[in-house]
Amino acid sequence: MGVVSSRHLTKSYRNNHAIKDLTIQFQEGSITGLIGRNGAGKTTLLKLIAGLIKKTDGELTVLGEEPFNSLKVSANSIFVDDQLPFPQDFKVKDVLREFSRFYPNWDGELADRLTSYFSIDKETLPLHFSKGKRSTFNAIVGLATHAPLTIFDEPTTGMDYSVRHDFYRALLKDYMEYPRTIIVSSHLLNELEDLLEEIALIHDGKLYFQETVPSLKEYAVGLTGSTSLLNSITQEHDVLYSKDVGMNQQYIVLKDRLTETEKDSLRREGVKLSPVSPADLCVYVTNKAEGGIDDVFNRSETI
Ligand SMILES: Nc1ncnc2c1ncn2[C@@H]1O[C@H](COP(=O)(O)OP(=O)(O)OP(=O)(O)O)[C@@H](O)[C@H]1O
Repeated sequence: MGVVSSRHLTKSYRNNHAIKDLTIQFQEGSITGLIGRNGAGKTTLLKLIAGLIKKTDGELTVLGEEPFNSLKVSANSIFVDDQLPFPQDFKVKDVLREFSRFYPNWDGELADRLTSYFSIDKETLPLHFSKGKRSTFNAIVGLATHAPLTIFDEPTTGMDYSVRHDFYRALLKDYMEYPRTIIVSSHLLNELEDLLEEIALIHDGKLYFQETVPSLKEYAVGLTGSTSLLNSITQEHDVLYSKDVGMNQQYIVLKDRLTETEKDSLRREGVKLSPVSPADLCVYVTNKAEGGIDDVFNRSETI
């Protein structure tokens, strides 16, 4: 069984099922990316796992216990988002001191080195930080805690490009030194991809897929070529996405079940084959309308 294990988990807010009948596992010592469109249910799932909110139905076990109100779960996990709550009059040094008291694996040296690297003055109040600085500080706290279950919910909100890349690098280095179970939710899959071992895609409160990154990279293939030729192919294959890319030219994305012989024959007929990144794949499979935003501008179509 995983560090986190759910079966038929549901969380409802009045009539809205934020999480619906969701069965998922997160294994010990792995970094998983939790991906999904806005409102898919990522934060709700992460808060359920951290024991911050109560499930409506189904089973959820974290570190062997039901997480809601569990002392074991709160002492062995940390949930980091952009609102990590600190008392308003706490300076950076006070926050670090309190975390060192609560979390047995607290790495004070790492916290000191990272605050100094990111120019965070220990005498300042986190309350007065800019958005990006606040996220950076929260991320430092999340890393230095070394909690067996570390959860980052959109940790890079407001961070600039350079800080985001430093954070990813710090996360990877620290994870290699102190392997633990890490779950990161993010909309920036392209940036995170190299860090992750697995990706779980949540859609409408349900698990769409949970796959290793290498298998996702081979999940689909993109074909660009003449519309008539590609139309004949779409009859026999599972098409995940298609769009017009010019006069009688189309780009389609198929589940990659083509044999090498079929691929060679397509290339001979002038079709260009290209890989589909996990980030694009997630967008394609969760697109509500077939043509996406293009359909909004297609005024010949009735709504
Ligand atoms: N406290 C709440 N009360 C009522 N509805 C809520 C509450 N929290 C979340 N929801 C609803 O649950 C659904 C899932 O929200 P959630 O915040 O988990 O999505 P998300 O995947 O984290 O989205 P985003 O990527 O935009 O942060 C949404 O429809 C949201 O409106």
